[in-house]
Amino acid sequence: MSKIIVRGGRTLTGTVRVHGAKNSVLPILAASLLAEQGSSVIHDVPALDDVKNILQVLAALGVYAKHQDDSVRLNAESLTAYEAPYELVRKMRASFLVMGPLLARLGKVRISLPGGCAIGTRPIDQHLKGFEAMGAEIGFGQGSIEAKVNGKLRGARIYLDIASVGATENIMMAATTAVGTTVIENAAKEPEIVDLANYLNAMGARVRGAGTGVIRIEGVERLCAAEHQVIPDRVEAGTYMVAAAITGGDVYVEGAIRDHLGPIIAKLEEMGVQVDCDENGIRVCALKPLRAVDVKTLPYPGFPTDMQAQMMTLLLVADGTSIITETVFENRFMHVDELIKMGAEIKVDGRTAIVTGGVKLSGASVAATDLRAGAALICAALAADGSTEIGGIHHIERGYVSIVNKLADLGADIYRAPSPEEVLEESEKAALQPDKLMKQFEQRAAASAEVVIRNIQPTLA
Ligand SMILES: CC(=O)N[C@H]1[C@@H](OP(=O)(O)OP(=O)(O)OC[C@H]2O[C@@H](n3ccc(=O)[nH]c3=O)[C@H](O)[C@@H]2O)O[C@H](CO)[C@@H](O)[C@@H]1O
Ligand SMILES: C=C(OP(=O)(O)O)C(=O)O
Repeated sequence: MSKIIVRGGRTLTGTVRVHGAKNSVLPILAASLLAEQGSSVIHDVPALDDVKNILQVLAALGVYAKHQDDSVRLNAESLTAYEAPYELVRKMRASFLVMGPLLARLGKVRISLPGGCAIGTRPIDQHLKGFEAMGAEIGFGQGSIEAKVNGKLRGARIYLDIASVGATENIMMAATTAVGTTVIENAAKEPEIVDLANYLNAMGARVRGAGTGVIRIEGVERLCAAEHQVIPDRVEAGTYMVAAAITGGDVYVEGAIRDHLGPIIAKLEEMGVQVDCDENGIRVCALKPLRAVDVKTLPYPGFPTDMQAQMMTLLLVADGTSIITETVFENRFMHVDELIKMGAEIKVDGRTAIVTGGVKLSGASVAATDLRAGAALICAALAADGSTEIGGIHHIERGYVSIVNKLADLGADIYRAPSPEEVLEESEKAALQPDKLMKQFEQRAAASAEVVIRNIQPTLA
């Protein structure tokens, strides 16, 4: 199993650049299915496992897609397949976002039910309620869900019981070519919704009100390909802001947008972190002792649930006791047990966590249970005494491009120890003997070499 190894205690300084937002690019790539003519070009697409997955889903549906450097070119002119393959869908919940575009474009779609995940059950009833209101018939069978419509979808007024990000996106995409106008009430207001609406409008759609609680989509005849630049990832930015603060560092997060990070900036400032914003990014400087604060996650513009775990680690090093309330997902405290292994004092009662600050963290062997839990473990490890080995890093690699290199460039003592399988695969690619390649890894590992050798020696022997 590959691992990330961190030896804590280094102060982070310098500049880190934020990549395009995972949560924008996934719906935007799905929306490319709607283009009946031409090739879309999407810029600042992060090279993440989730992006690879959705591109495979699109390819299986008949879309030509090429990811080169930071851009993806997609052509969906010859789209015919309406079934997203189970093997790909099960890897990533966001595959469900192809449902709205396929229903709009082909009038039918079949997809496996996405199921729950570590952070909660994550039902899709609000997506389906929207499609049904627009005239789709929904059927279930053999773990799959099928939706079809006679002719075209029809515009409808849809009130979401929960301001769901995915449901807002799926319904918005489905409504672009419906007959008549669709109104989504209690719509999600996240910046990623606005980014998707901007792309859809560039394709010829008429979406108004994205970023507010009421979105109106006037159906048009057809959409064509368009060029689009994805917004910077606010969660990635927030994670580096926390990483800087937890090490008492001074870091400029290039590309971070102040308006997207309001609640994170507010909480950091309440804690005593100095935050300076300009048009190109945000500087975080944490020279003084930090104060405890309470945090409650909420849909945008509230404090993002995707930053809750990372924020918890920062509260561990603050003076005083903090209360964190998680209102978005019912099971998003999986990182707590791992943090306790590192010396944290946290008590969880339902959706509330009571965090005792000022406890000394020490390195341990821990495992990421989901993407942001993994990011939080890295933040905690940066502040801990000694060495932390983090497993389950495939979760982290779903959502952070080159996190190890970016933190190392800021001065962290961090290394990614490859799994034995990765070493063998790499050695085959590089036509090198595994032991020679291992030597290279050892050299790169420098401070953490002994851990790397421990990890890969058994299989190579
Ligand atoms: C790819 C992507 O963009 N992922 C983000 C998106 O996920 P996602 O779009 O899945 O999140 P939602 O906003 O839909 O979910 C919010 C809450 O609503 C519930 N719910 C949702 C839909 C539904 O039909 N019924 C229902 O009950 C969910 O279980 C959850 O408790 O928004 C979340 C909330 O900001 C983020 O944490 C995820 O990073
Ligand atoms: C929960 C997240 O993503 P997803 O919805 O893709 O699981 C996340 O980005 O933290």
